[in-house]
This record gives sequence, C-alpha cells and structure tokens, in this order.
Amino acid sequence: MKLLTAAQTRQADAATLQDEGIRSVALMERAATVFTDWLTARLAPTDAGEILVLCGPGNNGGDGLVAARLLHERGYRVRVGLLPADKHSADFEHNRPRLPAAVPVADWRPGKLPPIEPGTVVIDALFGTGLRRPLEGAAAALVRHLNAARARVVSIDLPSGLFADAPQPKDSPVVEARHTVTFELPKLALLLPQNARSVGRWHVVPVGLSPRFLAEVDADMHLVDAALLAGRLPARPTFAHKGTFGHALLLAGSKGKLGAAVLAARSCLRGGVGLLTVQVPAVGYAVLQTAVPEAMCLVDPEKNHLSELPDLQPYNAVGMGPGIGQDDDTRAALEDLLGSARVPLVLDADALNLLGANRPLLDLLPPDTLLTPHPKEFERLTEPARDDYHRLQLLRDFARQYRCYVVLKGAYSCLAAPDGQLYFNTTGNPGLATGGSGDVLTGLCLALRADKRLAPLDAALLAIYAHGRAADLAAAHTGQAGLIAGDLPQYIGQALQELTTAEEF
Ligand SMILES: NC(=O)C1=CN([C@@H]2O[C@H](COP(=O)(O)OP(=O)(O)OC[C@H]3O[C@@H](n4cnc5c(N)ncnc54)[C@H](OP(=O)(O)O)[C@@H]3O)[C@@H](O)[C@H]2O)[C@@H](O)CC1
Ligand SMILES: Nc1ncnc2c1ncn2[C@@H]1O[C@H](COP(=O)(O)OP(=O)(O)O)[C@@H](O)[C@H]1O
Ligand SMILES: [K+]
Repeated sequence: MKLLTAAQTRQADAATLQDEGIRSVALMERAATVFTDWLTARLAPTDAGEILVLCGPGNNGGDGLVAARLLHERGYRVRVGLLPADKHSADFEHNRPRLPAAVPVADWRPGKLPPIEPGTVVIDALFGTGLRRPLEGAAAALVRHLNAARARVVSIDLPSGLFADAPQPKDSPVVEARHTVTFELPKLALLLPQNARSVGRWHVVPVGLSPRFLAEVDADMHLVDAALLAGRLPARPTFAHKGTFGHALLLAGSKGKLGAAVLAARSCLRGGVGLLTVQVPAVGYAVLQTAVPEAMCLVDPEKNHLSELPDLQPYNAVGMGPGIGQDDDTRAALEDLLGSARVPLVLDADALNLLGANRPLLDLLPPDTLLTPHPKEFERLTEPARDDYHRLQLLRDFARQYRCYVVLKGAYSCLAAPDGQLYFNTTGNPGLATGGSGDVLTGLCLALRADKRLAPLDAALLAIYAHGRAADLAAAHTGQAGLIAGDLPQYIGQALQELTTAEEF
C-alpha cells in the first residue's frame, strides 16, 4: 500500500470525483458515513452520552456536520460546536443547513468556550489534511481547551493541528485523540513516535478512492502489508536441497553475550536457510553446539571476542553484529569483511556501532548491504536528528549515499532502499520491546539474504514483516509483557508460510 502526501491525497480526492462522475458532497457523505459506521459499531447510544462534534471551516468540518446528522438519525444525542471563520468550504456550506433542527449548534469563540465534562465523547472535525499553517488564535485556544478537558476524543482523518506529512512547531497545539479514524490510507504523521500522544490509536476506513489513481500515483513511501508482499516469497520447490536456500555465515557473540548469537542463529534456521555456520569466540563453542545443534560452529582464535574471519568462499551471505562487542580486533575483522566479502552482508548491533565509531569504514560498505539499526545506532552512523521527520530524511540520504538497505527499527520499522524509497512495516507489537528481539531480526535477514532466489529489497521487506508477524503470533500465546525474544523463532515458519506464494496451476 502506498503512503500519500497531503497534496497527493487532494489529487486522489479529485481523481475519485472525476472517475466516478460524482460531486464532492457525495464523497463527503461517503466518508462521514464510514466514519459514523466505525463509531457506532464501537459505541452504543446509551454509552455515548451527548456527543460533541467540533467542526472547523473546511471539508474536515463538513465531515463533522454530516457525522452529526447521521448520529442524530441513528438515535444518538449530539450537539455541534463551530469554530468561527470568515469563510467555509462549499461542502461545509452545503451540509450546514442539512443539520436537523433538533441538533443544538453553537459558535465556540475564545473567551466563551463552554465547559467540556471529563469523559465526553468529542468528535474532532476541526482540521484534516488541508491544514496549511500551525494553529493559532481561536483555533489554538479551542484545541487547548479540548485537551485540558480529558474527554474521549475521536479525530476524523487527522488529529486537528497535525500536519499529514511534516513536523509541527513545538509550541503549536494539536488535538490529543484517543482514536484517529483516517480515510483510505494512513498518513505519515500517524506512524511517527513523536505524534503518538496526539494520534492515539489509528484506524483506516475505506472511502473508495480511485483505484486507478492509487495504482498510478508516484509515491515514495509505502506500507509493508500482505498485499505489498504478495508473490515475493516463492514456495520451496519439490526437489529443493539445502544448497537451494544458501549457506549463511553468522559472526556473533562475545563473553557474556552468547545469547545474541544463539537467538540470531535459531532465527536464521527458522527463516529457512539451507546451511548455517556460526563463528563465535572460543568461550561460546559449547554454548552454540548445545543450544543450536543444527548450526555448524567455527571457533575464533580469541577466547572472549571475535578477531578474524574464516575463509568466506563457501558462504552465500554473511551476518555480523549480534553480541560481538567493540574490541579493536573485532573492528579489524569487520574491516576485513567489508573489504573482502563478495556476497550479501547483514550488519547489526555492535557491527553498526563499530562503523559509527570508525566512519571511514562506511565507504567500504558493499552495495546492497542490509543494516538494521535502532534509532540510537542510526544516530551513531549519522547525526542526532531534530525530529522523526529529519531522521527519515537522514535515513533516506544514508541509503542513497551508501547504496544500501537500512532498517530503522521500532514500531513501524522503516526500511530505506538505495533508490530513496521508504517502506513502513505494519506488523509487530510492543512485546518486541525486549532484549534480543533485534538479534532475531538479524538472523532472519541473514536467512533471506542467503536465499539466492530473493532480490535484496524483497528479502528485507519479507524479513521485517515476518519478524513482526512472528511477534504477533507469539503474543497471542504469551501476551505482550510475557513475550521474550526466544519465543519468536518458533513462529517465523508460520509467518513465512502465510506469505509464501503457491505454485501457479
Ligand atoms: N481524503 C478523502 O478521502 C476525503 C477527505 N475528506 C475530508 O476533507 C478533509 C480535507 O478538507 P480541506 O482540504 O477542506 O481541509 P481542512 O483539513 O478541512 O482544512 C482546511 C480549512 O482550514 C483552514 N485552515 C487551514 N489551516 C488553518 C490554520 N492553521 N488555522 C485556521 N484555519 C486553517 C483553511 O482555510 P485557509 O487556509 O483556506 O484560509 C480551510 O478553511 C480531509 O481531512 C477529510 O476530513 C472528505 O470530506 C472526502 C473524502
Ligand atoms: N513498540 C514496538 N512495536 C513494534 N516493534 C517493536 C517495538 N519495539 C521494538 N520493536 C522491534 O523489536 C526489535 C528491537 O530491536 P533492538 O532494539 O535491536 O533490540 P535488541 O538490541 O535487544 O535485540 C526491532 O525489530 C524493532 O522494530
Ligand atoms: K480532525
């Protein structure tokens, strides 16, 4: 699924009107209807009390007017507060007189803002994707008033005051919603941690935007969902043998951090790799052989940390990083790897920290290398970001400059490709916020990069999605708090199976 900018969303609306030959008020009616359906499916009239609908001057406010009418027709008690404005959109004007007379309507002016009782259900229809400048004056006063009320706020399309795809000035107010019900496609702002307090939980409802436009529009941001991944993971052929899926080498572990090597190794095996060899420092030999008997084990000459590479000739992909520490010998081994590898690389954790501390090494990164930093590791590779939007720009620039794939990990992990495209993952849950879950991702990335059938982009997309999906499957059994990284590998197989394309008839 594509992520559209605010400008592209407007184009999508216009294309829909044109393709369907309908008027914009019809699309507004449809949008407000699916919004109202969403709300009424979750909130009975008896639990709702009197719903307050706050409407701005544009089409977002128009949606609010229609929702107020529909709620009234469905037996809810409703009142409407209007933000005073010099002019209103045509579709707002169209719907204003269609409000039933039984719905009380008032202008909500600064200085005379009525109290909002705690727990009131408020529909925030002040501003949506048409916001052009930060809120000030009467609009800002109204939003501050609402946020102080501890109401149950449901925002239509976007929390009012939030730009769809650009940062806010720190001091400009934004509605703090419990739920944001957004039309057709999520907006970038909904995916970023800095907006979490405003967005609450977000939900997408379909309004039937032009499929033609959505297929043709040139987006540079995408959502990684099952539809995007369809056809990217081929089934295992009947006569497959272990060579079909590649031989991976994992360089991982140091004294006290052998668990990272074990987690990544198990995950790599569950990711379907044909053969796996793990090189660990001597201290890890028995651990690895016992915990992961399916993997072969090479022993580094150093007892407690990695110091050198084996002959790389047998391997189809090499992963380095989980639990390796930052010893100088390990840095030398990394440098050797960057200089000599002729196969796909996956770099994580301390391999990234070593790169960050030795920036000239970045120039040795082979093209198509896959890096999996969390935001702190990414900062060490680049610079501190001003905000989440700036961090995405740094991510994009980094992937372009070094022609590599970078997964910026977190909720909605974002993969940047060398061509500058961004892909936001949709699977996973806060149960993943536990030590070692990143090591599991590394192992899975390594397995899929070792599979010669997969393009680098496809391997990375499949890995981030299946990792999160495994966490969702696991959390169904363990709960989020009870989820530990070691639970994840056993669900990777199912997550991948769900994505596997059956052979065509
Ligand atoms: N996508 C879909 O599928 C569909 C989308 N639909 C809905 O349309 C919404 C977009 O509507 P929209 O374009 O009319 O913009 P909206 O968000 O109401 O704001 C514009 C108004 O606010 C004003 N204004 C702006 N900034 C301001 C500020 N800082 N402070 C004060 N005023 C400010 C601006 O005035 P101006 O800038 O012109 O002075 C103008 O009056 C979208 O989010 C969705 O809810 C559905 O109806 C149909 C299907
Ligand atoms: N709140 C969250 N929602 C979804 N995924 C998350 C969340 N928190 C963490 N994750 C995922 O968990 C993994 C954590 O990786 P990382 O920070 O490297 O952990 P570790 O170093 O302990 O292995 C990443 O894949 C990240 O995307
Ligand atoms: K809104």
